[in-house]
Amino acid sequence: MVLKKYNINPDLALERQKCTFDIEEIINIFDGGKEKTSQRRKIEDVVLKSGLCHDDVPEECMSLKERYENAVRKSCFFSKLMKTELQEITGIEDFETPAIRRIADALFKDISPFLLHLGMFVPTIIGQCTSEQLMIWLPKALDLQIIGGYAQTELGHGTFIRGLETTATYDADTEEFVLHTPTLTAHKWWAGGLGKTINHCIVVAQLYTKGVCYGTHLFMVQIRDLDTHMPLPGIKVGEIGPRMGFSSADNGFLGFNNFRIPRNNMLMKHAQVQKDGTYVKPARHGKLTYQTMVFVRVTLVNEAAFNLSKAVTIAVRYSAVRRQSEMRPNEPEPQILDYPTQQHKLFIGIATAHAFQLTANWLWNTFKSVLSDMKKGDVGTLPELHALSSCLKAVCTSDAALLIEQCRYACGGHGYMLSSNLPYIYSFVAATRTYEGDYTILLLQTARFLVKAWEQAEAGKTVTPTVSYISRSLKGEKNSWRSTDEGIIKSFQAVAAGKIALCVKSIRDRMKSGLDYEDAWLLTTVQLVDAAEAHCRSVILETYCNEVRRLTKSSSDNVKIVMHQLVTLYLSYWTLQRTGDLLRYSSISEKDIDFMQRQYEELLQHIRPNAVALVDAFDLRDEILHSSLGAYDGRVYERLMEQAENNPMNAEPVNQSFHKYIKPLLQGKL
Ligand SMILES: CCCCCCCC/C=C\CCCCCCCCCCC/C=C/C(=O)SCCNC(=O)CCNC(=O)[C@H](O)C(C)(C)COP(=O)(O)OP(=O)(O)OC[C@H]1O[C@@H](n2cnc3c(N)ncnc32)[C@H](O)[C@@H]1OP(=O)(O)O
Ligand SMILES: Cc1cc2nc3c(=O)[nH]c(=O)nc-3n(C[C@H](O)[C@H](O)[C@H](O)COP(=O)(O)OP(=O)(O)OC[C@H]3O[C@@H](n4cnc5c(N)ncnc54)[C@H](O)[C@@H]3O)c2cc1C
Repeated sequence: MVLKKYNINPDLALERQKCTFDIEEIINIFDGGKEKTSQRRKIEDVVLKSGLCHDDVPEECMSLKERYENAVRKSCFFSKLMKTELQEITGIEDFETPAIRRIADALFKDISPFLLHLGMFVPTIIGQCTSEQLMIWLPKALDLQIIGGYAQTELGHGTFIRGLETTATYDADTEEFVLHTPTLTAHKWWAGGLGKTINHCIVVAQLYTKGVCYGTHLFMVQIRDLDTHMPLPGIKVGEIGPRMGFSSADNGFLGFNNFRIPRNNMLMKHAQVQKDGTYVKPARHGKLTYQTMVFVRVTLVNEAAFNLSKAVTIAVRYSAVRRQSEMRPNEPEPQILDYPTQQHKLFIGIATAHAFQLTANWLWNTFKSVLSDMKKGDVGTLPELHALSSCLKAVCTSDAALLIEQCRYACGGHGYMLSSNLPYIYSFVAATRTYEGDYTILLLQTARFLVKAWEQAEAGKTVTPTVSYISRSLKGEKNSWRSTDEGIIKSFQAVAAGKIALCVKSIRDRMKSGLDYEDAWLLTTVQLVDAAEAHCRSVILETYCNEVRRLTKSSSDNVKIVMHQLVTLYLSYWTLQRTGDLLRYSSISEKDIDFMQRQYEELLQHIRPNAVALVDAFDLRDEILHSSLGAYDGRVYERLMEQAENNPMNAEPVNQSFHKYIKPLLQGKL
């Protein structure tokens, strides 16, 4: 749809006049500098001017098939644009993924069927191939001569990778692997793009050679003919069916009937099968084939931040425009943003988007540094990265989903309209809580690391920086509550340490009473998930505070003030959410809690005049927001009426069903 131009809604215009800081300064902080902001905007200009974002009919009014076909059309032209005009017109050679990721949302209200190609297929080639394999597949994949996906999950198993049933059996006579789907539950299920779009696929299968199973390994498999796109003989493939979101992502199923691929199609950077079938196991770490999952978990923290920033932009702008009820008899109806309960619903969303974005950037740098260690042969930092990326993916996607839903509640009935875009944003983020490792499962992975760290610290060994609070706790350091940033972070670390200690005790007590380790662990898993979540909270709080301090060092005073107000709001919010834990594991008193409550409520008032400016500082263009409620001009009612009038249901005054059914019913002739 072409966005109509309206004058700015007067309420929104007034809100912008109240702003106390330079919006551009905050935009630059989040982009990583002025240069990066201007580069991103150039990319956005090119894509928006290309006409690619235009749909004749709103996406939500298309059939599933039309939506898929429309998404393929746009993905192909977008790919062409990325390879040609974007580079030529902007002169930017090194396309920063965040900028491409952001503007992709102007094209796709739902998901591109090519997402997995960029998000998992290409990263797996880069992370899992030998240099020879890289030379064969990477240029083709980057040039989109082949389009791929990542098929790991099966109908019967997603979480438990070791339980996957698809087999890849080496045949030394022909130097081939035979891929086979032995049961119904062994069918690959869910892979994005697999249903109709891709012609290649990374397949995760149990490797058998010389009669021995060596566990899951990765294989490059061509599944469709490059010319006709027909499934190759021995391949059964299709779309899995309508789902809550991801409507145009053509998630698919895949089965193999003794399908043969060359030996060289096993991705052999870490483990190899030699021509005679001899297996050479990975030299350094047993879980290096899980690396793409770690990469995606890291990027999903960024997804949580980005999608939350979209939702909260929509809800704050809407709340500045919407007037409802009365505060005092006979007074004009206030903007709903003036209600403290509305501010309580929304300002935490702004602060959380900041916290997650800065944590995502920090995690990305940690990921890059671990990769560089691994290139030098050092895998020592991988367990901490796995523990961090697991809990941050779990907690950030889960919090973001809850807060996005809260943004929808904050928009009342209109938030329920698909044209608000809030239902789409929610269904996308809700899926991120499950895929790439379910919430509970990932927190249990982190818990495993925390229990080990506890044991190491107990044995007097040094532990990694993110868990150094465990050593302090074991030395008997008692937490004394202070309502400063550092004080609150220390108290949250004390909560995490206290919970880990209880888990360790619980496991040991259960073992003393005769249970084996597995059962003792299993019976403690509710507490272990809780402890991992507490650890994660302390990591986010600390990272957010440190990063704001670092990044605003040379900022203007007004930017420092408003950024720090959000940090304090975030710390106060979580203190009030976790009073039970803090009363148990820190010295916080009832008086301290009263103080924090008052401080929180005062902060809502302080932030109120800057609320619209703060969401403007996410710099999200209307074409990216796709929202009748959240456009920059705030012309909510005009847009709602516009989209109602454009609804294909209103193209004819009387629907044919009247003549077919209602009229006969009215006349007693049905
Ligand atoms: C081109 C035009 C248009 C495009 C337009 C788009 C533009 C986009 C632009 C850019 C793209 C940017 C990307 C955006 C976002 C990407 C979205 C991608 C969408 C993704 C869709 C979904 C995909 C999937 O879901 S794939 C399937 C994922 N599956 C899982 O995650 C399964 C979860 N399960 C597990 O991970 C494991 O089974 C397990 C960890 C739970 C258990 O594993 P197991 O082998 O049993 O191990 P265990 O015994 O428990 O532990 C043994 C030791 O191993 C350690 N360990 C486990 N995992 C790891 C690891 N990953 N790394 C390191 N170490 C690990 C574990 O801690 C144990 O260690 P210990 O020392 O022995 O304790
Ligand atoms: C939109 C979407 C896109 C996807 N895209 C892809 C893709 O491109 N490629 C791909 O390979 N996969 C993909 N997936 C699959 C996804 O990775 C899995 O669904 C996910 O890992 C969860 O696994 P599962 O479905 O087997 O859930 P299950 O493991 O069956 O989980 C069900 C419940 O059981 C609990 N549970 C399971 N095991 C344990 C345990 N050990 N302890 C305690 N609780 C447990 C879980 O916490 C959960 O509550 C996608 C999924 C979705 C929803």
